[in-house]
Amino acid sequence: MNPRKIELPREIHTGPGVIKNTGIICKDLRFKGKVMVVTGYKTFKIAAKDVINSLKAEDFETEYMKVKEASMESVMMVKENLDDISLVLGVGGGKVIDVAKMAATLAGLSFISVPTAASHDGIASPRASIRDGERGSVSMKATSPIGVIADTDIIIKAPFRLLASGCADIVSNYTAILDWKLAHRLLNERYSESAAALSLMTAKMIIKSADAIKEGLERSARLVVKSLISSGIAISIAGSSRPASGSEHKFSHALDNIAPKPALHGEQCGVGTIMMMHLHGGDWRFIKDALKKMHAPTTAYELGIEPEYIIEALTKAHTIRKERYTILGDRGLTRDAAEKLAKKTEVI
Ligand SMILES: NC(=O)C1=CN([C@@H]2O[C@H](COP(=O)(O)OP(=O)(O)OC[C@H]3O[C@@H](n4cnc5c(N)ncnc54)[C@H](OP(=O)(O)O)[C@@H]3O)[C@@H](O)[C@H]2O)C=CC1
Ligand SMILES: O=C(CO)COP(=O)(O)O
Ligand SMILES: [Zn+2]
Repeated sequence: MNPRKIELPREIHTGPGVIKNTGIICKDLRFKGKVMVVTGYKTFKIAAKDVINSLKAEDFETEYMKVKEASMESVMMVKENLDDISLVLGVGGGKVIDVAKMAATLAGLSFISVPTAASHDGIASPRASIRDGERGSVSMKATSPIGVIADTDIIIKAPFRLLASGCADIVSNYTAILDWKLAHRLLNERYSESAAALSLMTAKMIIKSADAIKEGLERSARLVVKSLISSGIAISIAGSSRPASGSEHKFSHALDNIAPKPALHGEQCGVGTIMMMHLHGGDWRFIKDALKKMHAPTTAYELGIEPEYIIEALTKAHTIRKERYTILGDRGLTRDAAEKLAKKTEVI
């Protein structure tokens, strides 16, 4: 067995108002000099300004950049501005965090993740999902955040839809693990029992606590953040996004390429999980009921996406990340089979 390295965050700070300690946290982690804050156009006002003030209060020289898309262009644009930078912080949603994480990786710098929404499990993961030209979304190896600063006051004030989307992204671990087991049985792909167990336990726990996930409740934000971090740690243990990304993610990435107005990542993955669970011969209604309890979408209508795009994304999903074998196989679904599947699971 080849030697392996598991990279995990060194410090995880969660709770109301922790964002104001960013400067002290960075100082305690022995960073000094110039810091780059990467953020979004909405999240600059919501959180990055506080982060920058906190850094300046601890005498860090600070620059910031706003990004829109999790694309290779955005990553390179940030990387080109990192020459005299000692630390990168990503302050925003999943796209911002992925761009900051990947730019820091390419520049050989440490990265601190400051999520402003509990909408995805990339908060603590060592992966970045970056759109790279015609290759579409690529799951790239990246540096694990050295720290995570999750201010639950900010996260709970985010649109509740983002919190529900994060829950759905965790529920998607169910079919991700089934696909991983299938690839292990069929292709002898390396499989980590511990990563799979952590990923599945995280999904089971979030479903069990579904009733406690309520709008405006700081405890809900804390619960979902913990689960997203735990899912990201399963990704670290596995050394790939396998524990949290299978056929349901292929469907979501295909939808991102096809739909005129995609829904949120976690929302699409949740609906994909319903359909892929049926393909696996599992209890798709259990998944549908769980997502409903979390106020996450379970149909094309609730995603705000026309049935035609759902069917097309199902027929194209197997072409995404071809190296990752799933229940979709190498040939994927025919159009008739895709339509039948979406209807049978009440998605369209
Ligand atoms: N690397 C990994 O392991 C993983 C990566 N991902 C990736 O994450 C992305 C999905 O992330 P997601 O967060 O759903 O989508 P986005 O990053 O696109 O964020 C969605 C929107 O929410 C806004 N927003 C974020 N926080 C707040 C807040 N507190 N209040 C109001 N608005 C807010 C963002 O603002 P703004 O416009 O300022 O950005 C953005 O407009 C995908 O690209 C996916 O591939 C998902 C899972 C794992
Ligand atoms: O979204 C993810 C896990 O939830 C990351 O998955 P990908 O590696 O498919 O981008
Ligand atoms: Zn995901």
